[in-house]
Amino acid sequence: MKVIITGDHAGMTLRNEVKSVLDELGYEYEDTGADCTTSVDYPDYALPAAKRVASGEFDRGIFICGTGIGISISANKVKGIRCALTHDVFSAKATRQHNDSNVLAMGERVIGPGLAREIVKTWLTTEFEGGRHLNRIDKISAYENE
Ligand SMILES: O=C(CO)[C@H](O)[C@H](O)COP(=O)(O)O
Repeated sequence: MKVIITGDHAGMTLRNEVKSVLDELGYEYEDTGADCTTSVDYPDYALPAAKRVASGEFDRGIFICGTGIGISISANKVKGIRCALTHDVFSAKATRQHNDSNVLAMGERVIGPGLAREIVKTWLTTEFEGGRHLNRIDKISAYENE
């Protein structure tokens, strides 16, 4: 599985934590996020990275800003992206099982590194359940294609 990681200045420290989880688990990844604490604009990072997930170049994305909100709003503007803003392990599991989310968003100013690590591990290793959930995703896709 190939993962693209991105984020703004407010997510840089948590992004480094996520990269260490991916290293431990042996995932291939690319980090396109801001590599400094100078203020930048999260759509400039979220939109190109989301397009690379939607195109199939990457299987999943993990996007981080201060709250996770701006970066998730931006990612969800891209057709084919199901970005889940997630700050607990239950939701990380549920959004894979029910929503087949292909991007995980988190906020560095919201959660600590320990919880973020558990969320990332759970989200990356939980499978989509299909069935009734697929019908619902198909309705979202149909709307995107109208
Ligand atoms: O969380 C965010 C968007 O939802 C941004 O990371 C946050 O707004 C950046 O704030 P600042 O420019 O004050 O560092």
